[in-house]
Amino acid sequence: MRQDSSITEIKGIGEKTKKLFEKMGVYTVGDILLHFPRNYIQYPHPVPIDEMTAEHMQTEDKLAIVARIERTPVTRSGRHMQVTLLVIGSPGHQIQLIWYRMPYIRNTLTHGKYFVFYGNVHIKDGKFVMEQPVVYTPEAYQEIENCFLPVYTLTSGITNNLMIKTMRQALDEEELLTDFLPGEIRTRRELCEYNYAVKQIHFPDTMERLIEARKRLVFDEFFLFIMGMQYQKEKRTRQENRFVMEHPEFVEDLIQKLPYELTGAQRRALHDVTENMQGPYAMQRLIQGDVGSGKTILAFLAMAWCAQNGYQSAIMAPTEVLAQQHYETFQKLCEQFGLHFPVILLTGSMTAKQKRSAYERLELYENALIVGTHALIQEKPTYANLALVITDEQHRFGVRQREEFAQKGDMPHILVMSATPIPRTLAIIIYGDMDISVVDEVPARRLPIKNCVVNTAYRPKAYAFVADEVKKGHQAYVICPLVEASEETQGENVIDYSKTLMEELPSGIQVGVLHGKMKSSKKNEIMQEFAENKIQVLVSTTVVEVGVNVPNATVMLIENADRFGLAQLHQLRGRVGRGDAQSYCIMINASSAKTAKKRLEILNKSNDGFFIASEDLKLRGPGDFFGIRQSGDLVFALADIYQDAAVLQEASEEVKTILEEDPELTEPGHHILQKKMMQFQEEQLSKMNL
Ligand SMILES: Nc1ncnc2c1ncn2[C@@H]1O[C@H](COP(=O)(O)OP(=O)(O)OP(=O)(O)O)[C@@H](O)[C@H]1O
Repeated sequence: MRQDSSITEIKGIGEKTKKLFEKMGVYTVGDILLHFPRNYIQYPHPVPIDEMTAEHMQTEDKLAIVARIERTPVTRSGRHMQVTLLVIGSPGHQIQLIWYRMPYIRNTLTHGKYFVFYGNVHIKDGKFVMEQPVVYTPEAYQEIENCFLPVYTLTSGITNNLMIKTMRQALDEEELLTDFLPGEIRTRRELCEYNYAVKQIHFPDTMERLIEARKRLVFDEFFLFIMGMQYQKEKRTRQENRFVMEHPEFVEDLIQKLPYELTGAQRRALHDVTENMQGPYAMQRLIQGDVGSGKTILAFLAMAWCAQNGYQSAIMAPTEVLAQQHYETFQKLCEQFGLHFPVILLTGSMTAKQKRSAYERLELYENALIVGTHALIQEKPTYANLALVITDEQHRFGVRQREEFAQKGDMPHILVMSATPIPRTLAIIIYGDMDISVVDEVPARRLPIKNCVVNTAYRPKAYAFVADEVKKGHQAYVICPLVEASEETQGENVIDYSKTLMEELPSGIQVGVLHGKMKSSKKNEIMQEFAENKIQVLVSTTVVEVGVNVPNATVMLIENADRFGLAQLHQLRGRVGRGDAQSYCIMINASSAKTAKKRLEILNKSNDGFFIASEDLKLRGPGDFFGIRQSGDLVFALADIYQDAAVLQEASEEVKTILEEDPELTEPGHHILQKKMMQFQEEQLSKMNL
């Protein structure tokens, strides 16, 4: 077996399973090895039933309980299924074990013998119960105790067990992966060997080794990312400005016609942009601004200015919903200002006919404002006089994507917009040579969002509050972590929740549903109806997280708020508080864990993205890196720019050293590195396009 062998060479993977793996972007043995766990299960030390305390019982985590079987399990036939019951322990320390549809479990549970029961304990009808516990003999349990069992991201049809089996086989091959990192860097930065790191990240022997493995792989991700950005740097050094814009008074004139005043920060950022576009060099600028700080209008003004100068400009949004929204906003703005510039939309979900028409217009109109998704770079449109490309990255760092976009024109101006609150020192590394403008002010008239973190008992009040706001003419978002009910993952789902809300809310309130599994056209239709207030309450997954702008919405109700990352919650909350009315964010915490409460408290206290990111970091312990990731971007599988800031710095220094010596990576020792970097970039691009 080789790194590039097809996964069908692994025992047990036939054509059918291969197809399922391909859905996850796994084609080769090497790919599967780089499909890292998203978490680990660590089996706890088993506690004898008589030593169980109330504190034990109330934990969120799964427990392992040792007990002697002193009663005979009973199986009852219920209406739908057979239920097997067994009580373990003595009065004061009793737990009822329940198995559904497993009458045969009785044969295992021999009277007088000891067993370990593994599962969640909770209270049902006033009793402590453990439902569907996994049963082990004490000897069998000893083998798995203290092991880290990897938990993988899966696709329907592939179980975690299959993943583990496959991974073990692939890892059994000796030294399958070539270490691409030069030895001296490994020594200097105290990084372990590549094959070892990959083995340990899947099946860590100890926590220390897991930390060691992770550090190496995080370093790799940063290293390849920065290397990709800096490679062949001459190409990216200051380019002469081929599209010198004239008549800045045109922009000033539009600003005067806006229904609001630009904030000081918006003005400063815009000034940077206009100065660049008139200056001697092509612009390469990042505009970084918190949610709702008003970046879109800046993009529009720059694009309109291009059009006025007779040039094309294009903005690429990360989702179809957002592209559609920008398209409509830009059309409206043109109309309001009496500008007759063509606004053209191009997205992947458009029909072939619509696309053809868009292509024709792209070629024809040299003063068009173009709005789209990845389709702007994926498909083959030919632009005419493209002078400005804007990537609305939100919180994804798509270096390669950005570059491909720029290559659609002849050294156009480049503007990147991001809502990720990263400190300047990190931004300089992540965004390479770009200049940075920070929009660190929100429009003055805006009232700060009022937050609250509540438990599930508060739901009826929350619904009444939503109904009240709707009565006042406002709208609400309700976010659930899941699309539909799932056996594996607990939590609220959009489908069932919307039905509940339809029953709970007064009739006359329209409840809409939105999630990622819907077709793009359907998503757009629903968003449109919400924007027009034909839908008052939108029950959605996090697809609305990025950039959606419906200023009339004043309530953001987040179910299972404990399940989301703080950065993600901050983004979600940013969907409200975008108009003049008072807005509210209600976070429902379904977890009793102390850490969940503490994390949500941070959001409760502050509406400032920077503060939230730094506080979240403080709460994390050394081994706490697989929980909910802060930056949540798509480029890095493991790395987190906040938590791993020190490694990011180290990787950046090493890239600098290598490229100073061998800018083209042509030295023999750097061949594999160069190949690996290209591969990383390809993967990065394909992830963006998913
Ligand atoms: N100076 C301003 N005064 C009042 N309202 C403004 C101002 N600038 C922008 N807005 C309005 O604020 C809302 C949010 O702006 P915008 O959509 O540009 O935010 P954003 O920075 O892109 O945020 P996000 O990262 O959440 O997408 C819009 O409805 C916009 O019209």
